[in-house]
Amino acid sequence: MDILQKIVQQKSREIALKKSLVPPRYLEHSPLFERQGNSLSQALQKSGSGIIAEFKRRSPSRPKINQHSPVQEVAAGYESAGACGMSVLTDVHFFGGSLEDLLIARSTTRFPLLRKEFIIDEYQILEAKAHGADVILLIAAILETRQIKDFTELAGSLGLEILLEVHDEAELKRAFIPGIQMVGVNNRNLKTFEVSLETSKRIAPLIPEAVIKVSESGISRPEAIKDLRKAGFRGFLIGEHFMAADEPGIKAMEFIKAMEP
Ligand SMILES: O=P(O)(O)OC[C@@H](O)[C@@H](O)c1c[nH]c2ccccc12
Repeated sequence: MDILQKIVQQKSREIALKKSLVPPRYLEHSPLFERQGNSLSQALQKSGSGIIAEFKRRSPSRPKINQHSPVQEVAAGYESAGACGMSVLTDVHFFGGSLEDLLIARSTTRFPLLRKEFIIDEYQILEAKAHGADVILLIAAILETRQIKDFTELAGSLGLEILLEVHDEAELKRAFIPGIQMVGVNNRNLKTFEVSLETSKRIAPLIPEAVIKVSESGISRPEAIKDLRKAGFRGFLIGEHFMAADEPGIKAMEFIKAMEP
């Protein structure tokens, strides 16, 4: 079994348990359900830095990225650094994140927040809304086209935007449906953990013109942004390079300053 399959298996156990403890109608009582979303796709369109900075304590490929930085500090740091938005890992088991991290980031900032999660059930979309997300990630590699349609519709009805993650041409072809605002090309192969920015450049021309292109993972040099912009990307998702620093917010600020306007 590869890592993605393991994660999905663990996820479906968690969801079954949570559903029995907290029925979906309780989630709808969250005051954040009434909150109007803050659009990430619009923030990326208005040019700006294009940076989506991620809060990530660890990952299956890196067991210790950052164990010390409090989420409220990092969130405030990313926002004042000029990031367009923030991605918050909410997976507990493999990434050491939580929905509480998302809630705390929401209470600290106003900029768009992405719930970074392995979404396989509508329940998780309600959770995302209830904890202050503006965007959800849908990973093509773990979803059927039918599910992507249903999830996109539900998200839309809640005012949540979609970032659809693909790794290759076949996934893009099968998974892209109208109504999706952003497509993210993951430069990291989630099966082998290998990273190559060439993946983004190869897939960019196949993404429909009207859709915002995001390049995800393995970005650590401001010059890489220049290249990716030329290839048509407007969003750049960066995790480890910021989080591995003592103060991720300051690292992000230095990075954004070093980027060409
Ligand atoms: O830390 P990096 O290499 O800058 O990557 C960030 C982000 O792209 C990565 O964490 C990610 C991309 N897609 C995912 C799906 C699930 C978990 C994590 C991810």
